[in-house]
Amino acid sequence: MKTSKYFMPTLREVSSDAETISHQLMLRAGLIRKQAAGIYTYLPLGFKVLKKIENIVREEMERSGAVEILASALQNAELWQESHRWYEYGAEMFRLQDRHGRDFCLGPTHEEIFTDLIRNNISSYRQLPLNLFQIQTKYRDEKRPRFGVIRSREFIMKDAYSFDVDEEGLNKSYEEMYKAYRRIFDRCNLKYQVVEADTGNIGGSSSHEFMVISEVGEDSLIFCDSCGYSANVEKAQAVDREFESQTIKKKEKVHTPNIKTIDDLAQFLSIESSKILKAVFYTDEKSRTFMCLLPGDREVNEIKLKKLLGIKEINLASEEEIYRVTKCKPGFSGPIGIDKEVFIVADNEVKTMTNFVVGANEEDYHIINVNLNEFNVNIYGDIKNAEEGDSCIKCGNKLSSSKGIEVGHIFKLGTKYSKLLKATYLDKNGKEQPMVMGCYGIGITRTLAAIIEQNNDEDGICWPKHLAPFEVAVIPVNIKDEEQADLAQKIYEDLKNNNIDVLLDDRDERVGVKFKDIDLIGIPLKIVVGKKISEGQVELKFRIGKETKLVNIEDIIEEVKSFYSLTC
Ligand SMILES: O=C(C[C@@H]1CCCCN1)Cn1cnc2cc(Cl)c(F)cc2c1=O
Ligand SMILES: [Mg+2]
Repeated sequence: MKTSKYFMPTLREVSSDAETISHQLMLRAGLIRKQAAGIYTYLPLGFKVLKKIENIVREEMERSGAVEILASALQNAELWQESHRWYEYGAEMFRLQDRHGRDFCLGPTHEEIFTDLIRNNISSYRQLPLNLFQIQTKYRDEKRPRFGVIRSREFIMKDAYSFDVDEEGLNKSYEEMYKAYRRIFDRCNLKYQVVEADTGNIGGSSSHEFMVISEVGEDSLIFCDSCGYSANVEKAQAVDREFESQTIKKKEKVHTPNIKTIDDLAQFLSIESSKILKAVFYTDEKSRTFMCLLPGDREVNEIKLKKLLGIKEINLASEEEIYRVTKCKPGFSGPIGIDKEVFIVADNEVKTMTNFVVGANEEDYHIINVNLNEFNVNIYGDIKNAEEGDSCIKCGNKLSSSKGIEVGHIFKLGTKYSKLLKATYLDKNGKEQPMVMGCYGIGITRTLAAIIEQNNDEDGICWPKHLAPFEVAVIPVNIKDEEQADLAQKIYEDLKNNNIDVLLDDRDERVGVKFKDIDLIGIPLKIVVGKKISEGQVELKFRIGKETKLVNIEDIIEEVKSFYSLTC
């Protein structure tokens, strides 16, 4: 390919709404252009790398025994109504109608479609297990698309669905996918953590997320360097602290004028914030207000809270709702003297607190030296976020935390969809059984961005060799110099004849500008055709490590082949 015939509109600057380095570089290097909020066009360089990632995914999925299909992006509502999910998802689902007024959606995922396909075409245990996958565009109307293609409203996903006769079969399919995902992300040169994850409301028994470590990641993960425990903070557990029990002191109301926050109160009373009992109010889907209690230095984990209480939706209570149950404005709330039917849920750590501080439910007052006999907790449970420095639930050593970009998520779904859609098979005894399913997703476009997040420097993208859009760039220093131009063309032809993916930069530009562009788009190896040709030599410049090397013209092919045969 020659730059004079190609389309790679590079930019020096990008608008400030590109906050992450991958978003900035994908725009500057001419990989994508924004169509609308959360909707992107993939230009030639971006599209080429996308195909390379898809092929790695395809190879490893097929190696695991999965079979590729391509389902529709346009999905008829009936299937989603059958699975009761048509009304479960609101604004996030793109809905439309056909000319006859029939309801459709643009597929955000394909559980219903794949389960419907299987129930219509599989009927016997002899035809199982089966693992079907696709690489297909997905649509989710994100409230806040951001970070370029990392959180977009249209994205490419590899999604797979496995169908087994029983739990044991599912565990094997799941294990195969787990190993395939490791192979895929290893081949993408990604540094990632596999974490235990919440299954969300997709249902199912357990799931793992593949998290690319990055400070721009929207997910927080907790992990233990000693024993390898790792989990999304949504699900991560830590050892509950046991506060040392003190002799019970006499409780006393204290004047705390306008002291509303935990930190201010801890400072005002010169105590640890863990000696303060924090009250957080929520309302459930029946708009009942309930109170959460935890040590002042912990944060509520709403996913754990919902699971503990078995409710689907919760919202932080409004000031009015708090006033209704405490007869006081927020900042001075506590469990003593509130409305009796307010349900109280407390974190396990509260069990060992003694002589602690609570809000007096009276403006500008708190009560010190309160103990558990002063109020009634309806239910105790783990409702807090695990944090860096907590003790590991598995081995007791200190936990660490980092941010991650979720590039893969695999689920043990069980029989939720096969029961809802009656995807059954006849077992050995001729008895009808529901298939046992798993589902497995990889964000292909998000993986591309994550690779750039982890592979860049001040000059631009540093592609892992086998993922770069071109393997070599041939750059004549001066295209007007006939000798240089001719030799560059000849080297270009030679490389192409040796199946090397080469870009000839034949633009009539200063060589510095050409170098900058080629480094920005991250081509791993430049062959510079300049003055040295009088000595029968060209200059090889390596993108990563920036070393340069003079080689004889007749050795170029060997040099390039050996560079690419070395492991990345
Ligand atoms: O998609 C999954 C689970 C797995 C992930 C891997 C591949 C197969 N599906 C969960 N999920 C996420 N967002 C959604 C958004 C909308 Cl609008 C929807 F209608 C449904 C879903 C939905 O079900
Ligand atoms: Mg997920």
